[in-house]
Amino acid sequence: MSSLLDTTPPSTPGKLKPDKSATYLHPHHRSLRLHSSLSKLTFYSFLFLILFLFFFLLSPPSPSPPRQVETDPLGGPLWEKKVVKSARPKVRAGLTVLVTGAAGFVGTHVSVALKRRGDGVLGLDNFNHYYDTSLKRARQKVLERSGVFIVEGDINDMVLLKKLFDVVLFTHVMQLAAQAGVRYAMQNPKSYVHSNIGGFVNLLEVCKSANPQPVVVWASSSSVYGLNTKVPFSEKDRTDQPASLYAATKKAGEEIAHTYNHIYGLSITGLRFFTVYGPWGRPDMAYFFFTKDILKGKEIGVFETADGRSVARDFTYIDDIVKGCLVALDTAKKSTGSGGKKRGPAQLRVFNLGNTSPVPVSRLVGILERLLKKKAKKKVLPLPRNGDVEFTHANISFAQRELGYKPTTDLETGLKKFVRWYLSYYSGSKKKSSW
Ligand SMILES: O=C(O)[C@H]1O[C@H](OP(=O)(O)OP(=O)(O)OC[C@H]2O[C@@H](n3ccc(=O)[nH]c3=O)[C@H](O)[C@@H]2O)[C@H](O)[C@@H](O)[C@H]1O
Repeated sequence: MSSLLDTTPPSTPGKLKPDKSATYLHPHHRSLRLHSSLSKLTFYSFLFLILFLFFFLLSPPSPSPPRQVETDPLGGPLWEKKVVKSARPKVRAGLTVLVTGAAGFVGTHVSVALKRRGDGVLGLDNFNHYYDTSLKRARQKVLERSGVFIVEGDINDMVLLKKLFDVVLFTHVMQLAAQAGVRYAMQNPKSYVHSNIGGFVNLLEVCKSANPQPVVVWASSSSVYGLNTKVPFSEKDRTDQPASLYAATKKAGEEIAHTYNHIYGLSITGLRFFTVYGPWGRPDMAYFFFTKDILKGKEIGVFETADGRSVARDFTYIDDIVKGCLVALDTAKKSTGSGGKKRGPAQLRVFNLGNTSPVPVSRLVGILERLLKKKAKKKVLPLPRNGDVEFTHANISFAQRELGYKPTTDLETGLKKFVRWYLSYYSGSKKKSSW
């Protein structure tokens, strides 16, 4: 007890507490006691200092602004600065575009192309785990190098979307965020409703309330033609027989677009993409995993119809799709409403963006074999009833007339570029695989 008392610091700095018990001690004992007290004081002070240093060194540093940005999706001043910088056009009359799904295949290519010509681009992506997220992160690096910042978030997040529209006056929204893939819809149907319907509605809600309202261009799909047999598929053909839930959600998106255009005066353009392929593509698509499996010597299943024909797709090269997206943004008329109120009729368009030359999947495999210099272990399988359709074929005359859209890359040329990218990307040669 006394030792503790001995080391108690004075209540008034510079003054010692009078110690009554010390008055009756022999001077020798007093000096001994004083000596022992001083060593204890030194010992405890030293211990205190060690403990203080120990905890000081171990404790994490106070959060610096970049860490705050990581942990706060709405971000602080630094986050806002990045958002504004990324979205600012570099040329006069440049567009200010929010690209959703920016870390996706088409999103990355479109964002880079817009940024290159001087438009302002802000990316949004939720980096979901539908396929390898490291590929999405690699695309994000490409975008960062081009000056495009990606906000990590979901189109279902109303608070985040509103915040983005508070910070930036977007003139255009390129809506590419979606749950893709035809066959996966049987495994995870709700994810399609969540993103392609719920997320889309959420985004349109924010767009219609914005003042001024942005133009919206969004990715529909060739799959809306479903069981249609009239070829080539024209925008005027029936789209009420979807063969997959994916197709049904895209078709629903087209009807939802009509509603927002009709009620709120939003200018909306839907683009029906036909089996887009190319460098930095999606690993869930046949051309991509066929390449992987051929190289590994693994068997691939090639689907054929009940009457023994190979299924066919109007494979469309990514650069042609990018051109179509950009020209759709450029030719779109302004929305007529503002702050949720329609002021007049607004533009509503739907275009096929295809290559207009369907290729049987068996031929796709033949081209890959040649490019990879390796024979595929093919297994011909009947087309499963999982959402796939037998063929697609785009009639692009409407897009040609209205947009000047003209695809220029045939499947052989496009696959050559894809294979070159694939080999360099997966060999780890970052230099060659970058843009
Ligand atoms: O245009 C679209 O809107 C869609 O295009 C794409 O769907 P699809 O045209 O079905 O492409 P993809 O899966 O690569 O199959 C290609 C071909 O290989 C056949 N196929 C497929 C798998 C297999 O194991 N074997 C096979 O023969 C298969 O039967 C098919 O004939 C997008 O994924 C989709 O998100 C959507 O954007």
